[in-house]
Amino acid sequence: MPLPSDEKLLALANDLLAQFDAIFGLHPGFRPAHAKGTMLTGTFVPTPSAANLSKAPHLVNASTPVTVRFSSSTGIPMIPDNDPNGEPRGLAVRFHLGERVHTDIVSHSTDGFPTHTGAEFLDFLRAIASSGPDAPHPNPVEQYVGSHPAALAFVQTPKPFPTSYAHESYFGVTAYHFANAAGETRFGRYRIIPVAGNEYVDAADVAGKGADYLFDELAGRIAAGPIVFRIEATLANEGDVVDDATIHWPATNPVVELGTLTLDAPVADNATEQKQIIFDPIPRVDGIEPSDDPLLELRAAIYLISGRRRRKA
Ligand code: HEM
Repeated sequence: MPLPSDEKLLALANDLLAQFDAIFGLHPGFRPAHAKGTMLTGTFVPTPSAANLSKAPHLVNASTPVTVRFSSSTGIPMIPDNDPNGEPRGLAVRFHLGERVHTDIVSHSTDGFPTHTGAEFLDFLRAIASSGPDAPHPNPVEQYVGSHPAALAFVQTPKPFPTSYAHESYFGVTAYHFANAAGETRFGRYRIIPVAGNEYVDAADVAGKGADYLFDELAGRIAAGPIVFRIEATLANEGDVVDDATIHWPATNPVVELGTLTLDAPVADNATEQKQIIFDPIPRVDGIEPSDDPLLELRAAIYLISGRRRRKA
C-alpha cells in the first residue's frame, strides 16, 4: 500500500491524526480511532451472482480466507462497551488472495457519514474538541451541525447498542466501481448483514451492561460456534451520486448478494496482530476500483501513516 505524494492530502491526513490525538489523548500502540477491537478469522464464499458484478478474485474463486477486526469508535482503548461514544461500531474485513496480496472492506454500523470531505471532517472534529462542558451554547459543535445538514443527520441517526457484534449490520458507506469479466461496470456500496439478525439492547438496560459486554460476548460466541454474515452490494442507478458518502441512495435500489462471511476462530496472538494489521479503504484489486469519493484516498493515507506509527510504538 503506497503513501500518496500529494502534499496537501498528506498535510490534511496529519492534521486529522493530530486532532484525534488531541481529542482522545495519545495511546501508543493503539489506533487513534476505533482503538478497542478484537480479531477473528474465517472464510468468504461468494454467491454465483457475485461474478456478474466483479471479476475480483475473491468474488470468483470458490473460497477465500479472511481476517476481520471488530471495533468500537474513539481512540480510547479501554472505552466501556456501554459508552454511547463507542458507536458506530466497526468491522474491517481482509480477504487473503495470496502471499502478501489482499483486499479489504472497512465498514461501520451507521449507514452514512457526517461530511463529504476530509477538510469538513477536520472542522467537525475541531468543533467537537472545543465544545467542552463549559463552552457557552450554542457551542462550536452545535453551531457546526446547525450549518451542516449532513452532519446533523448523522448525529441524529439512532445508534442503538447491539446485543453482540454478531447482531449488528455494517455499511461500507463510500461507493466503489465494480467491473465484471465482460467489461460491464456498476457503482455499489457494501453492506454486511448478520445472518443471526439485528438485535439491540433496550435503552433502559444499557447502563447495567458490563464495560466489556460486547467483547466478552464475542469471545463466548466464537468459542461456541461460527458467526455468519452476508456481504451485499447496494447498486447505484443512473444519476445517483457516487462520490459523496453523506448522500443516501433510494432504498429501492437493487441489492446483489455477494457471498457469505463465516467466522470460526479468534486470531491467536490478538494484540500483536491488531498492532500489525493496517486496513486499506482502496481495494487495489482488478475488478474493484475506488469511486471519486474524496474520503477514500485520504483515509488510505491516514490509516497507513497511523498504522506505521502504531507498529513502531
Ligand atoms: C475523513 C474521514 C475519516 C477519518 C479521518 C478516519 C480516521 C480513522 C483513523 C485515524 C483510524 C485508525 C486507523 C489505524 O490506525 O489503523 C480509523 C479506523 C477506522 N475507521 Fe475511519 N476515518 C474516516 C472515515 C471512516 C468511514 C467512512 C468509515 C466507515 C465506512 C470508517 C471506519 C473505520 C473503521 C472500521 C476503522 C477501524 C479499522 C481497523 O479495525 O483497523 N472510517 N479511521
